[in-house]
Amino acid sequence: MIRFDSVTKSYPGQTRPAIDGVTVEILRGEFVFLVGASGSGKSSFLRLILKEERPTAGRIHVLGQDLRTISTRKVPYFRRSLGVVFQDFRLLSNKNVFENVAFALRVIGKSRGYIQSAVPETLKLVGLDGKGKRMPHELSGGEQQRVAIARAIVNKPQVLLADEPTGNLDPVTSAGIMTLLERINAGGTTVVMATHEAGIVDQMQRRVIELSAGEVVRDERSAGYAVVGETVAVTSVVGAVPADRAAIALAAVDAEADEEAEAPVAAPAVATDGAVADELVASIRADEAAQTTDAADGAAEPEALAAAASVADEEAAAQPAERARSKKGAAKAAAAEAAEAAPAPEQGADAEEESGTVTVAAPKVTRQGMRDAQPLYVEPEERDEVTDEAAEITAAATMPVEPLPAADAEGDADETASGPPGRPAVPAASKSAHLTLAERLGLRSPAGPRAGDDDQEVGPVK
Ligand SMILES: Nc1ncnc2c1ncn2[C@@H]1O[C@H](COP(=O)(O)OP(=O)(O)OP(=O)(O)O)[C@@H](O)[C@H]1O
Repeated sequence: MIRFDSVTKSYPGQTRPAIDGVTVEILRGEFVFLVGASGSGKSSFLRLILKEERPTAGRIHVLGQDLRTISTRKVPYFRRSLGVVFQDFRLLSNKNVFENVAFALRVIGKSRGYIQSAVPETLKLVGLDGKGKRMPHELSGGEQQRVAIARAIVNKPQVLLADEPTGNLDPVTSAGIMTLLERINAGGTTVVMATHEAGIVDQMQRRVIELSAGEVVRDERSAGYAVVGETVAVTSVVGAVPADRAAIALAAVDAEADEEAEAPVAAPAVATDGAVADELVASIRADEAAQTTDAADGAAEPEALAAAASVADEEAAAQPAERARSKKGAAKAAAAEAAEAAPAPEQGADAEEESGTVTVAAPKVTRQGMRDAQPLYVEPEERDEVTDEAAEITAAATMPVEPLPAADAEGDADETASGPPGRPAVPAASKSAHLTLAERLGLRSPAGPRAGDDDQEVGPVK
């Protein structure tokens, strides 16, 4: 489905290649995590698949096509088989949820009738039923990412590429997004996800391709974030404290599920200095409490998702029983284990405050420890059956794409490049700042920088 043969990508002005002699194959229906340090080449790998970048050497085949043989004019058609999700969501801030998803269909010339049925269906699939009229700023981060995922899958792509899709989300919301991505994958879509999030990778135990300085240094099936037996040093910043946040967040979900909102949540696994630690925990608790509703939505997943889930995935069927632990059990186990695993304060707690940012050095934990203490991902219960809907999605995803007549670009032409209000700026956006949204989504050929190109110009290229 995706094959790299001795692929090297060197950017002008860079001394070493971003991708260095990579040979790898990703099969239809796989769920692959792309991991590696910042700058190791993950985004470049995804951009090469999208044909946003050209390899300096080597060959790339995607969906049976040698990317070198796809002309620039044909790139938009090629990309219709690929859905893309970014860390910063990239929604059209002046369009409502429905229009954000419809946008992906309008630019490829789908009929009004098709859009009227496909969009609500997809919104239901991602758990946003009834939220079509909301504006992006009226949604939580997790909901905004669901809109972005809906937009990516509404065209029923065979491959979904996700570049740090949970990078701006808290652990509980991330867990909901991961559940959604797993369901999409179970419906037959190949998913390739670049991530830094060890907890997610450890929990899901899918194929892991690790890049280091552009080279594949590990390609392992059913793996975690780090090599077995290796310890993982986690340096956390307020707002992203993996181990304890996950345990607390899931305990909070549990508490709400039991309608015991006032019950105390689990103590953090990360030992910190007194005042800083207290402040940290208080902030985390407040944050998680605010997110609980979204988390519950995400973790529970609508029935439509269950219905859409799952063409037979032998690997998934063979998952160990431990992955099917209930949410409640997982949270409790995590809380207990996290409490037990908490090191003495002097071991892990080197907290400091620097220019307004509190940085906490988390303890070194084993891979097993992380997996046990971080139930970010909870396996869906036995609801995943092959259904007509799933079969329909898979069939539609494999249909050839017809060239389409000129599109109506009106109305959908304005996109603000900025991320959602109050969210951090995301470096990925700047990497391809010259691309319009339609180009980034693979709906239009990249035409390079154009004067006054802040506005979106959309429409298929014949
Ligand atoms: N457009 C570009 N021009 C020049 N160099 C680039 C460009 N894009 C990426 N690079 C360089 O290529 C290397 C790999 O970058 P890439 O963004 O692929 O890494 P990454 O693993 O995705 O990093 P991160 O996790 O921080 O997003 C880095 O050294 C980066 O500076």
